[in-house]
This record gives sequence, structure tokens and C-alpha cells, in this order.
Amino acid sequence: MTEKIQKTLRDSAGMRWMVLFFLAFAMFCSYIFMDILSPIKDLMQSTRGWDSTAFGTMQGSETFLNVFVFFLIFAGIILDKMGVRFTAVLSGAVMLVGATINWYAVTEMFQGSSLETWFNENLNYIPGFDELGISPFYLGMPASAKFAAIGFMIFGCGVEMAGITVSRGIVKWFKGHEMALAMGSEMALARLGVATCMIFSPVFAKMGGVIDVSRSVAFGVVLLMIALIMFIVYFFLDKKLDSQTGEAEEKDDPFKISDIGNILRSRGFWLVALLCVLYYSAIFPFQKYAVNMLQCNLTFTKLSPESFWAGNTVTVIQYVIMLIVAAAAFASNFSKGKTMKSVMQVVAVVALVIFCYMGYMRQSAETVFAVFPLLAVGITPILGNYVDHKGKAASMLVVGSLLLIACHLTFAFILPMFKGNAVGGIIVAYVTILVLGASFSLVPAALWPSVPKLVDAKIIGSAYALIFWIQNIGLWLFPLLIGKVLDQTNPQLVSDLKNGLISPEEAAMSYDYTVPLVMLACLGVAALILGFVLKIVDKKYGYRLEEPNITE
Ligand SMILES: C[C@H](NC(=O)[C@@H](N)CCCCN)C(=O)O
Repeated sequence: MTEKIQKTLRDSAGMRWMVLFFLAFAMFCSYIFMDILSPIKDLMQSTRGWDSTAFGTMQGSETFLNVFVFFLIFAGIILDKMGVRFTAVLSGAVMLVGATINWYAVTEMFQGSSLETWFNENLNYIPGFDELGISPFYLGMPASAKFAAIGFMIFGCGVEMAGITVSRGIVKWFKGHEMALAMGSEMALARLGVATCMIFSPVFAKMGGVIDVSRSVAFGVVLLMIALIMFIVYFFLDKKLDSQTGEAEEKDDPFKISDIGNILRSRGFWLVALLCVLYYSAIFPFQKYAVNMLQCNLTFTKLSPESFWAGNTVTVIQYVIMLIVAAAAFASNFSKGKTMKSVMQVVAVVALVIFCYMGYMRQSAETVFAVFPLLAVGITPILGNYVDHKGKAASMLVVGSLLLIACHLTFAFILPMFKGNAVGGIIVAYVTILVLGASFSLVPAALWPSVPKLVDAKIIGSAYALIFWIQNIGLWLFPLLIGKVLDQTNPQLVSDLKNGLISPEEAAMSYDYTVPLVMLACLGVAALILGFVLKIVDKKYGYRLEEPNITE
């Protein structure tokens, strides 16, 4: 008798990838919001009075509740207890609430309101947190930055919860299939989100010739509404899958708090988690300052408002070219025939060159830095595919860390030598940013798909949450530290600004970034050492990190 094989949604490749699209698109929107203020640090200083310390403190607040109120740990427990679909919708709603507060804080409406007065007079001292030096507020912090920080803290809870949920969702739908490729593709779309915000955030802020930073944030809020809708659609697909498989993992094999102990006892888990915090602390916090770092190191000529390159049409054209780079790189990854693959690769490279040329012609740091996530968009899925079929994850972590060190040292010491040489500076900047983008593909593509090899499937949500929690400590600390170090290593600039000798606009463009960049390179060195240790431990204890995910 022929046995009838029950096909589920997950057995259909089309369905799996459609589910991935919903999850990844939601993450795309959240990554746009995450960095929405990063390319307009100068405008936050000139229109809202946020100096580097205020900016860094507000940016660092994203991870505050996750780290110090252990929200991420609770998020992991919620995920393991309640399942992927419930947590996905919850995270979408939390992000939206936080983002809306963040938006209100930077609007004109907030300025001069009684709420602003309240924030000016309060939250200057937080008992307990201030003594430990971890308060998300300080005396003299602009009221708008304080309230925005509260919104960003709530958003941060939602976005990290969404991050672990999406990772677990991908494991649920793709385990035994193209898991690393799926994770790589999800991250690729998230990187496209960062590029999108680098390009469009300043456009919204400067629209119509009137500067209003809240327009950029409003753009992000609208996208988060779309993210919530994506999660709701996912909810129904995931429910259907569970009804087909009758699986409901979280009920058959309930999660226990003691499971966390099992995770913490794993040597491999600790190495991956520490590598993660060191590596990502040198990337995400840098991303928040990179545009300003380029503004301070590159020589741009001011374009006249009538210039073609200064217009918004060119922004849209450049964005379309960016999408062509991403689509062609992505398609080359999936093309079956050799010729088609090569054609797609040529299209991607040509479009990338045009993109860089336009960035140069537009004479703005944000369009130069927008190239950073673009290489990651193109190659993260390729590397994910490589990990699926060939392995070598631990080696990729080592190479990624090496590239990271080289890039931060180049930004610190070589780029400033080109100050005054507009073309030379831009070339050095582009090459370094592209190499950093390659590093940012290697590490994530290898790191995240390695986690299921280190812990049991049942506790994978908590494992991702713990790694994110440890990572968030760095993501909290380093934006703050960079801001403080910047103010402290530029004392003349800070005092001239205080004494009114230079304008906030001038100050925002004149920081010396050498010390913060060396600090980030040191993180890379520590990550590199851990990468080597991981390779040794992997060999000794047989975690199979160097082996493929799919056995052909
Ligand atoms: C998948 C991974 N995401 C993370 O590491 C998140 N914790 C991102 C947090 C960003 C905080 N600004 C990635 O994007 O590679």
C-alpha cells in the first residue's frame, strides 16, 4: 500500500520563501526606524540642541530596558512559552508604541509644551542607576532627547523581541532546508533598510527647504505600521502550519527556566555570545556616527539648491539604482545557469559603480555611507548559501573580524590624511566602507546559523535572547561611550561651542574621530582572538561549526 505523505506549508519552497518575505519585510521596516536619526545627527544638534553626549545617550537608550530590566530575557521566555506568532505580533505592537513616542518627542508640538517643561525639570537623577553610572538620562540633557529616549527604549524592547522571534521563525520554517540562506536573505533585506534610512531620512528632514527632523521619524512610524501588518499575516500562516503538523512545540515540550542553565553551561554558546557582543559593538554603534564621521573627514562642496545633484529626483534615481544592485546580486545567487549568473553579477557591479558615482556627485556623507549595507545586501545570502552547503562558519568569523580591524584603522589614520583632497578622500572612504560591508556579511552569515548547532531546538528562542542580551550590553555602552569620548577628545571644539565662538552647525562638522575609531578597532582585535579560540574549541568538542548545514 502506498503511504500517503502529508505535505505541509513548510514543504513548499514557495510558501517558505513567502513566509520569509513577511518576516524579513517587517525587519526591513524596523531597521529603518532603528537608524532613522543616525544620518541627521548634525540636524539634531542644530535644531534640537543635542550635542554628541545627548545624541549618544539617546541612541544608547534603545537597549536600556533590554539590558538592565532584563527585558530581552523575558522576551526569550515569552517566545519559548507562547510561540513565534504571538511574540511576532506583540513585538510589532511594542515597536509601534515606542516609535510613536519617539516621534512626538522630536516634533515642534513637543517644544514649548508642558511635557517639555516636565522633562526639563525631572529625570535628572535616577536613584540607583546614577550611582552605577548607567542612567539613561542626565542633568542638562535636552527634554526632547529624554522623552525620545523613553520612546526608543520601548522601541528597543520590540525590535530585539522581533529579532529573536524572526530568527526562531526562520529555524522553524527552514530547518533541514536552506536555513543559512534564509537567514542571510533576511539580514540582507534588513541591511537594505539601513541603506534606505541613510538615503531618505535626510531627504524627509530637509523636504521643501524647511528643516523638520520629525518628518524623518514619522516616515519610520508609518513603516512600523506596515511591519505590524506583516507580522499579523505571518500569524495566520504559522497557525495554519501548526494545524497541519499538529506540532505546537511549546505545548508538547514546555520550556523551563532551568533550560537557561543548560544554555549557560555551553562553552560554545559563550564564545559565540562574546564574539557577537564584541563584533556588533564595533558595527551598530559606529553606524550611528558614521555619517558624521565622514562629514568631519571628507571635503564636500556645498551644492546650489538648483543643482541637479541636490534635488530629490536624483535621490529617487539613486535609490532605484540601489534596488537594482540589490536585486541583481540577489538574483545572481538564485540563477541556475552560469551565463545568467554572470549577467546578474555584471549588472550588480555596474549599478554599484553608478551608485558610488552618484554618491560622490551629490556631495553628501549620507549618500556615501549608504553604500555600506549595500554590499551586505548582495553577499550575505551568498555567504549564507556557502555556509549551508560548504560550512566554514568559524573561519568566516575570523576573516570578518580581521576586515573590521583594518577598516576602523583606515578610518582613523588614513582617511584624515586625505582631508582637502576631495576625490582621494571619497575613494578611500568608498573602498573602506565596501570592505566593512563585506565584513558585516561574513560575520552575521556565519554567526546566527551556528546557534542551532550549539543548543537544543526547544530552547533556541532563549538562546538567541541571551546572545542578544549580551550583545545589547555592548550596543548600549558603545554609542554612549563614543559620544562621551568624542566630546572629551575634542575639548577645544566643545568649549568654543559653549562660548559661542563657533556655530552648532560648524561644530557638528569638525569632530576628530581618531580615538573612538581606535576603540572600535580594539573591539575587532578582541573578536579576532575569540574567533581563533572558537575554531580550536569547535575542533576539540565537535560542534560542527565548520561543517555544512545541508548534507548532500
Ligand atoms: C540578526 C542581527 N540582529 C541583531 O543582532 C539585533 N540584536 C540588532 C540590534 C541592532 C540594534 N541597533 C543582525 O542584524 O545581524
